[in-house]
Amino acid sequence: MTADGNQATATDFRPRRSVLYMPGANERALEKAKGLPADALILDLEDAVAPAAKEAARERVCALAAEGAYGHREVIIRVNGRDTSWHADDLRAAAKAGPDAVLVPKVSSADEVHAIEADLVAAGAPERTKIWAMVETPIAMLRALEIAAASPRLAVLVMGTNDLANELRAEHVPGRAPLLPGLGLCLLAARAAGKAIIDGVYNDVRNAEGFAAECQQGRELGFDGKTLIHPGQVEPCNEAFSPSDKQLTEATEIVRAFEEAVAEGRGVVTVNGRMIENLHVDNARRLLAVDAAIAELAAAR
Ligand SMILES: CC(C)(COP(=O)(O)OP(=O)(O)OC[C@H]1O[C@@H](n2cnc3c(N)ncnc32)[C@H](O)[C@@H]1OP(=O)(O)O)[C@@H](O)C(=O)NCCC(=O)NCCSC(=O)C[C@H](O)C(=O)O
Ligand SMILES: [Mg+2]
Repeated sequence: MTADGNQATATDFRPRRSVLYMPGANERALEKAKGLPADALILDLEDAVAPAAKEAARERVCALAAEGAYGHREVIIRVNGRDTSWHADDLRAAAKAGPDAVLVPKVSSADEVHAIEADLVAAGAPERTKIWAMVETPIAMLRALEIAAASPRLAVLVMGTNDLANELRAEHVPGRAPLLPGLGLCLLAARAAGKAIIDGVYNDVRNAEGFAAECQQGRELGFDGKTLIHPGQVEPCNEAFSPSDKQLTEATEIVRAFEEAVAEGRGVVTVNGRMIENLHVDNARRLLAVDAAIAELAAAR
């Protein structure tokens, strides 16, 4: 149930296990991504692009988004922040290209979300182009719910754990203890507002073990997926954020047992010795819907 009393919607089942950033100035990476099994791709104009390359990158990524170069995967353009001289031109160009979403860095209030929405509308963005907000400052952690609930057009919160650690003066440590309060606040806000939420990046691209541990932590905390910076992170991340065979078998059993019980006039049942009520059935149905959406995306690739 969300803050406005709504149940989860079908868009919650869109797979966003692996969300890969690609520097908008790196033609090789932009090309390589066409063959990568990432669920979503962020064409980046912000941190990964040097000032001198910003305009060429904007032209390139908007052309790729407009021509549908990445098939059925969700395509997001990350524009430069609202406090930069590139932001307005980025947003106008992205609105014309009509990607699935525009990702805005360092969003810190509901007013900012409203301003971004007004700018998208003024620039003629199609309705399909949603807003994704990066939450990556201490003030955004404290205002996470007002940001998440600011507009129906805001679909996803994205953790910016590098900026957050930097502003907190925190260290990057295994287990991410310094970041847990912020991660928790944003998760609470996203779920209360009925929005998706994606975990931050793991910088040590050659450390497979550390990456697997952080994916597992993100999944256990409740994130829908993780943002990534390297192709080698895509498949392990998909694996980590997919429902396991064991979970799917149990979900199928729960739904079947509950439907049988309801048909017999009972409202509660046990599966494998454990009591099952409506909430467990809802969760089982959600897992099955996520699995079906993953299969559909894989078939469309
Ligand atoms: C992290 C990297 C700088 C590593 O680069 P490098 O060591 O050169 O990579 P490889 O040689 O292993 O690359 C192998 C091939 O893969 C392609 N590649 C590399 N990265 C990507 C990618 N992101 N997407 C698609 N393809 C990629 C290379 O071109 C090689 O291809 P080929 O030669 O054909 O085999 C580098 O991976 C990189 O630049 N990653 C992206 C960094 C980035 O986008 N950073 C900004 C986003 S993260 C952020 O902003 C965090 C947030 O805001 C916060 O605050 O936390
Ligand atoms: Mg950042």
